[in-house]
Amino acid sequence: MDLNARITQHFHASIDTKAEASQVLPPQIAFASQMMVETLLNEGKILACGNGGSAGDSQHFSSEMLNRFERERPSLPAMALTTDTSTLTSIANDYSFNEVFSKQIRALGQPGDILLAISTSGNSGNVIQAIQAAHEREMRVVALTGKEGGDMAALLTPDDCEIRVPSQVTARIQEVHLLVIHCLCDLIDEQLFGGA
Ligand SMILES: O=C(CO)[C@@H](O)[C@H](O)[C@H](O)[C@H](O)COP(=O)(O)O
Ligand SMILES: [Zn+2]
Repeated sequence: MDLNARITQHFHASIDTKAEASQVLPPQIAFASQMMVETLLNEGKILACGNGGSAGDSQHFSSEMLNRFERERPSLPAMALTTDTSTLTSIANDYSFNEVFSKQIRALGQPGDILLAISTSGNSGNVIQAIQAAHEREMRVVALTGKEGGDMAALLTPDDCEIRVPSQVTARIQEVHLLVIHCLCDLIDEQLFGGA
């Protein structure tokens, strides 16, 4: 096996997926950033969730909001629902893993807040229940998905925003999700603080 060739293949596949995504995703990413800016200007917050690599993406996003992205600016309110192991294990143990995010949203979500729901398949049960809980709390949803959007896509309303990466490969979708998150951080900073 030629390891270098295999690595080059991964790089090229990632570049191709990003190039394809750059043709179709900018309007949705811009819209999602405007939704988030509106929420932040109205004293709302952004809750984020996902599984595995997407749990990491949720935390990546919330840390860039709470701390900073590329410029000096005030902290912005966001929270990953993937980090409190006592809460996650007790909900999973006493109820079900499908409820680990939704129960937190029912406690923390306020009307006008945003849920950033991340799933490459769109079919993770706990992210689906998170969207249902967010709607009950009158929150809007920004969904980062891939493949065919899964059951998540069908749950979204016209007030929500789906950013669906045009790929069937989980790793490639995740790589674009991270780029989308960085675009969102940059666009939020630009719209709120301008001039960089
Ligand atoms: O990072 C990876 C694969 O690249 C995995 O940890 C992956 O995130 C997990 O299998 C997730 O459970 C997949 O969930 P989803 O993206 O389908 O919602
Ligand atoms: Zn991964």
